[in-house]
Order: sequence, then structure tokens, then C-alpha cells
Amino acid sequence: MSSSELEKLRVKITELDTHLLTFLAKRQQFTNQVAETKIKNNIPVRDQKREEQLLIRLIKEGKKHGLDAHYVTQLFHVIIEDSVLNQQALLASRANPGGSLTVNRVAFLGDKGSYSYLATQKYFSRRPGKLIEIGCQSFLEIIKKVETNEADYAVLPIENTSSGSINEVYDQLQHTHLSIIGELTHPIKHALLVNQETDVSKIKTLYAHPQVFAQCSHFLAELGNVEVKPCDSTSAAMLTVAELNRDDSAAMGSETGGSLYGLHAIKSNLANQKENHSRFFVVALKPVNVPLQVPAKTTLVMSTVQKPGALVEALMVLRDNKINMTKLESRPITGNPWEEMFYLDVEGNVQDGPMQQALEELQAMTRYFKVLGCYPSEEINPTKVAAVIALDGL
Ligand SMILES: C=C(O[C@@H]1C=C(C(=O)O)C=C[C@H]1O)C(=O)O
Repeated sequence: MSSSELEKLRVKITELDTHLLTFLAKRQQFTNQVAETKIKNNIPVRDQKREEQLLIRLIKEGKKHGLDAHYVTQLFHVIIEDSVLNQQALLASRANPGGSLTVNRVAFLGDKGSYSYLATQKYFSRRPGKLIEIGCQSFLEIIKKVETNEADYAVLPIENTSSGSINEVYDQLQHTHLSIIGELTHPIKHALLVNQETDVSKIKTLYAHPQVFAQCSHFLAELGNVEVKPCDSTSAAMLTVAELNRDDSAAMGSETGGSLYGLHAIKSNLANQKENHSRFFVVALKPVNVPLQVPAKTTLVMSTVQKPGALVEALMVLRDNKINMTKLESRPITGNPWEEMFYLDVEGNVQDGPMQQALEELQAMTRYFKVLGCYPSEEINPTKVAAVIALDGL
């Protein structure tokens, strides 16, 4: 194929891609209108029956055009997730009329390029108001910014699929009066980032946040004799490597973040687990009102009385009220050796009858009990099309 033929084909592909974007934007406008009718008629945001029908139709339609069923399904899972999250954000902002700000001052760990920065950008891109980024050096500083009203929100990482819970954040949540008003998960893709043309074998010093080292321990073991230098954030690591400008120094962090510092990746997918995601809490001074049409989660903290089976009894309250627990974490209570504070994430809205009943019962049977927040659940489980495999044969 001559280079002019290649150019012509690429022009056609570029044109088609632009059309695809126009169609996606149109689809988004329609789904936002759907959200308006759901507000008016008090209809739940998610309708998995509709999603299933839509997916089956698209898989069949795709087949006619020679498109693979799994490809079509994956594509539309992303499109539908985006549409559901946008609708949820719209409903949530309508349910908190005073809460929509013209500017959102948001405190997060690190600077431009950190995972918290990328998560902040993602969360607030769906919300009205201009984003003002306030990069901080520690979790304590982030929380203080909101407590003293220098920031409206804080974005805090709470757990990671490879390295588990971030204990320091749990401990801070115990001592603050801020409320959790949102959650989000963000894919964490660590790459080896350098500032010069170099090779993995030449790297002698690695800069990263300790969490990143923990999540990439297998890669570090393979690398062998390399000095690891812990930094306060992934962005601090990137800045250091950019300033050092040496061919034997590398940072570990996201490729997108690294590009903001002029770094490029010489190796990707460094995490032990392929599916590496972090979950973040968004916190604010005041709790939010979560509309009942939106799936909600509630985070609680409690300490049980010192008697055998006390935790089991507390968990039975959830079972009896048919409340699903999605996470249970325990942390030591400072000053009381061997006593534990339990953090629970449960599915449900604090305005719901069974949830109110469960909260009352739990409060009565625990030594310490506090609702840290009720917020829209951003875990959009993709609608399974049981027939995908069968449809393959259509
Ligand atoms: C747009 C709607 O809301 C949600 C999003 C859907 C979509 O993006 O196609 C489908 C069903 C709902 O879960 C709708 O109800 O039609």
C-alpha cells in the first residue's frame, strides 16, 4: 500500500471517529433528558431490564455487520456506565439545591499527575462548577483544608485492590466531623517513567509513593539491586525524576500523570495484580441528601461492647433488616490496646425504612456508633447478557 493510500484511509477513519463522538454526545443529551423525566416521575435511575434488551438487540445488530458479541458488549458497558453515572450525578445535584457551587475547591494528595489528582478530575468532570485544585502533602492537611473551609471537598484514597485498606485514612475519618458525600473507583496503572532515553536495566534509583512500591513488589523483586526512595506522592516522585534528569533514575506512577512532567514510560503494567483499582471517598463539611432513585451506600463506624459474639450480633442486625454489607474493616482504638473500631460499608440509603431500623438497633447495642456518610454508589455492575454466548451462534 502506498503512503498516499494509507493517508486517505486514515482521513476516512478520522472522519468516522468524529462522527462517533458526535453520536455519543447526542446519546448523552438524550440520557440526560431521560434523567429529567425520572426526576419528574420518581423512577429509579438504573433499569437493567432495559439495558439487557438494548444489549441483546445491539449484539444481534452487530452480528449482521460482522462485529464480535463481546466487543459490542464491552463497548456498550462503558457507554451505559457513563450514562448511569451522569444521571446519578444530575439527580444528586437536584436533591441538594444549595450544594451546587460555581467553584469546587478540592483538596487531594500530591500535585498534578498523582492518582488522587486524576480521580479528582474524573469525579468533578460530571459535576457543575469550576474545579479549583488544592494539592496537599498529607491526609491530615487535606482534611484540615475542608474543616477550616479552605476547601469545599477532599478526595481521599481508602482502599486498593492490591494493597488493601489505607489505614491512615480510616484513622483520620474516626477523628473528623466531615461527612462522606461520594465515592469513586479509578484504575491504577503503574508504569516506569523516565526523563531520558534509557533502558530498564540501567535504572539504579526508583522514586514512588510507598503504596506504589507495595503494589508492585513482584516487579521490584525481579528488578533486583535497585535503591527505592519513598516519596510523599506519585507526583512528587515524577517531579524529582524530571528535575534529576538522569538515565539511571525512574519514577513509578501513571503514564498520563508522568506526561504532565515530560516523562515517558519504558515499561507498563507493573502492579502485582492485573485488576488494580483504588477506591476514593469524597468528603465535605455537610452530609448530602441522596435521592431514593439512586443506589446508595452508607459508611458506619462502631465499637462493640466487650462480650463474646458482640460483632456477630451487630452483623445479625444487618441480616435481619436485609442490608447487604460490602466491606468490613477493623482498626485498633488508640489508648485501648486490643480493642477495635469497626468500619462498615453497607448498601442502602439512610432515608430508607429498613436502614433507619438497623441504624437504631446498632446504636442501641454498640459502645460507639457514628454514620460517616450516605452517598450515591458509583459501583455500576455491568448488566450481564446471559445470552452472549448463545447469541454468538446466531
Ligand atoms: C437512559 C436510561 O437510563 C439508564 C441508562 C441506560 C442507557 O444508557 O441506555 C439504560 C437504562 C438505564 O439503566 C434509560 O432508562 O433509558
